[in-house]
Amino acid sequence: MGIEAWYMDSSDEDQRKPHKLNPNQPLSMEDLQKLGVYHWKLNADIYESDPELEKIRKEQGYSYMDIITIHKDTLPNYEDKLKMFFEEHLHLDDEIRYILDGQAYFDVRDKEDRWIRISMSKGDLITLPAGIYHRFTLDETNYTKAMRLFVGEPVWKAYNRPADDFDIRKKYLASLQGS
Ligand SMILES: CSCCC(=O)/C(O)=C/O
Ligand SMILES: [Fe+2]
Repeated sequence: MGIEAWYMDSSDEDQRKPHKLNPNQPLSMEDLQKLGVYHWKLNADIYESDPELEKIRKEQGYSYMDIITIHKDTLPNYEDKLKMFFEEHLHLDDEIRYILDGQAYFDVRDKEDRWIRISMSKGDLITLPAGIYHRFTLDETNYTKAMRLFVGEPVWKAYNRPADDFDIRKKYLASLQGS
């Protein structure tokens, strides 16, 4: 099963709303893969002992993991962090997130610089490639619990747009050629 993704409208209204176009313009898993975005659906009820998750971690080299609970009562500096997550940015490494509970949105830019909204809920594991411009927001339920995975020691540094001079950005754009 895939995840739901769609092109966003350009309204400045509450970031937590779906922001679908009318009529909706959905994207397929293949469309997302062409941007380097990959998805797995797992059973989050058994994440502590899930052989499928173990297999992915082993194959992809996701040696690091921690869990973040994004809710006003659990996350220190909740408002500031949410603001930061919603600033358009890139990372020098892949961003790998597994939703264990609740739901949230990841927004990514397509090749024409249009925003795509990806709806994530319990059991969705997503990888965003290094160098892709993206952002994150909670939805109107205001809660999610996510596993953060990383190859080796984690580097959380986000570079806000514009960050076009980074080699990783150029490499990412080159990877889109012909896809
Ligand atoms: C679901 S983890 C919080 C979001 C985050 O770490 C990030 O980098 C968003 O782009
Ligand atoms: Fe990010």
